[in-house]
Amino acid sequence: MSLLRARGLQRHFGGIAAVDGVDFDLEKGEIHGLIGPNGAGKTTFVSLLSGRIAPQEGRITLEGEDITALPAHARVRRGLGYTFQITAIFPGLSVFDNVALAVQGGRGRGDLKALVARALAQVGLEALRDEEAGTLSYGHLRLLELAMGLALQPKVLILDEPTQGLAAGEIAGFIQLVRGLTPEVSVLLIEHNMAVVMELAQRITVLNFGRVLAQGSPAEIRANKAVQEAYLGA
Ligand SMILES: Nc1ncnc2c1ncn2[C@@H]1O[C@H](COP(=O)(O)OP(=O)(O)OP(=O)(O)O)[C@@H](O)[C@H]1O
Repeated sequence: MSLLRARGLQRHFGGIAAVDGVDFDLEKGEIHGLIGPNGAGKTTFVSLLSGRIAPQEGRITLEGEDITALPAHARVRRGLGYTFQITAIFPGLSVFDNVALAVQGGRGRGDLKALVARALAQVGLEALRDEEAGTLSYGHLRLLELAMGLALQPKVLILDEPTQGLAAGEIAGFIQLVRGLTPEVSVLLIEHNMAVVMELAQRITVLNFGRVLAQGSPAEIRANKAVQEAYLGA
């Protein structure tokens, strides 16, 4: 049984089929890349998974349970984390308190201080725990967002454009970090930086015009003619 499963997902906006009958499986412990040209439907698909918008057709299950009708916060409590869209950083609060607030607003199970400390250690921000979030560099802010998501102990973590705006050195560190999260956390990675996807993902799903164009290993996706054409035509 796959951890997160979508069947026949559909979402139209007026005449535009943003997501048009997508089947998708995230297996336990994997890093799964989601790519596609601009407007392919990636953001809409992820919004359907996280519960930010509702599908017109189709079903989503998490560990075999139907979550299609659950609101976003209930999905977070069940272990579906969507770090970069649902968390808000308070610049006047410390790094530690920002993570603590995220835990209290989310699933909030277990010892709060221990959860926060563990999440900060996972992303390497322990030394900055007492700094005001507003004083952090952009790269550190992205790590703080990740810590806020991790502190909720997700089973699935959806990372939407996590390396956008990061410097090359920061991207290398980020790749190591994400790899270290698995197999405990399974990751769906939406990423425009193809080198990052190819290096991190065990499997890749390619969307084009709201449909699954291809699915396979990085090597298979790289060699796929339809994928090459979709990107050249974009
Ligand atoms: N709220 C909306 N109202 C109308 N059309 C929308 C809406 N959201 C998305 N679309 C359209 O649906 C299609 C898919 O958009 P989506 O943002 O999901 O693609 P994407 O793959 O995430 O693109 P990008 O890589 O540029 O972020 C596009 O044609 C877009 O214009």
